[in-house]
Amino acid sequence: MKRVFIMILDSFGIGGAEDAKKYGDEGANTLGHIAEACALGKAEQGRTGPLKLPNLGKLGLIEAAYESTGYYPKGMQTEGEIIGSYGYASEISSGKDTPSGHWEIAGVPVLFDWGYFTNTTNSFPQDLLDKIVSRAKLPGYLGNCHSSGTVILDELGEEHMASNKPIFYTSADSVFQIACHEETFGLDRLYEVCEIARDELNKGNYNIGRVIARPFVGKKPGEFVRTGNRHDLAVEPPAPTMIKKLVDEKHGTVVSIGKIADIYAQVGITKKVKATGLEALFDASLEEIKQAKDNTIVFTNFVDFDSSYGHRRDVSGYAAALEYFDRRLPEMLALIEPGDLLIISADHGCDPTWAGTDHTREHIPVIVYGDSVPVGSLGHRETFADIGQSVADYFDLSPMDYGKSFIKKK
Ligand SMILES: O=P(O)(O)O[C@H]1O[C@H](CO)[C@@H](O)[C@H]1O
Ligand SMILES: [Mn+2]
Ligand SMILES: [Mn+2]
Repeated sequence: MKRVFIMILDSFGIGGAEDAKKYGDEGANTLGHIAEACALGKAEQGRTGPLKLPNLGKLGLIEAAYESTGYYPKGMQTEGEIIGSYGYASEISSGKDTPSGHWEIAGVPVLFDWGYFTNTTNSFPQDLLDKIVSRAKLPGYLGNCHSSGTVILDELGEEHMASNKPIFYTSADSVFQIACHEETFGLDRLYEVCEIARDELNKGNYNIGRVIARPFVGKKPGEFVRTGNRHDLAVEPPAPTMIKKLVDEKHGTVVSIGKIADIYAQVGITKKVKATGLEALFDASLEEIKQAKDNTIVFTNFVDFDSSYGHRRDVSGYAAALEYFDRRLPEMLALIEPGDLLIISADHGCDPTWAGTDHTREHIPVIVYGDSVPVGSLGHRETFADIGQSVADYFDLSPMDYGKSFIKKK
């Protein structure tokens, strides 16, 4: 039986990217800085003490972090014998965003430049705004700026509810984000506006990676919360990913859990499981692993690390979430059968101690568990695409154009 389980801890970088300076991220290290804050007693909300990740440690995470940066995350050490294969990977895609990271992991790096809305205020071209307003029959719009998605709700949520004008905002990523109240504006209406924005961005050749629907609920500032009905409208990957190849070449099954299907623009996905929050995403992953048959990939994106903690610069929250994932990891390891491959990785960094609220350019951990890989170091992987190439190799698919396989063929 051939089964691969890929668990992406969204934004869980381990520092050390060679090109970090180019992105203003020299020294950024998501794991390293969380561990440091924990060790210094500065991440004590809802948890306490040094960062404890014994199970990820046994798979080799802490050694991977050492190899990535040349130092151990403060207060962390590997306990007992290592049972996994571990390494760290550099990104060759030009962006440090979610689609770039995920597509590169699937063997398709993004070597072209995305379009960005770089102006922090009046961010969107007037012509584009006019077209969206007119086609969607909107009373206008709010925002039109760079912002953190939670801060902007406190600033403009009330005015939005009173006026029915959607909140348009962006970030350092290639995104057009639309926040609307789920009840007063309506979820279907929000999705409809997003479809129109997607279409206008495509027609105008803006080269924008994603339009993101950001529904929220609540009555007033301080009480507004975003819901699990977020929906990303991504463009399609520029070449067949390893998930698409598994479906096309082997009639395989690719199960998306969480945001995965959206990130790959639904291409190469045969089943979608929706789950909101770390616990539900973990539960759904276990359930799908239990049911997985031959030629199956179960692919989960744990978005909360990024959206609830990384972008929010919430160090304690990020640490507690990592510790939660680690505590539950043995349940997943117990489901791994001979021949299976479990891959735990990330798509970029989002150092919660870093300036601003954007992603950080970092190495990602490449943690692999299963008998098709030798226990020990996989070393420096020059591209995230080594993961995609390895998965293609494992399933005997046609090779990807990028990446080197780390699979040990019997
Ligand atoms: O601040 P929020 O809305 O979470 O947005 C973040 O999430 C977006 C998509 O990952 C990023 O572009 C960043 O802007
Ligand atoms: Mn991401
Ligand atoms: Mn993000």
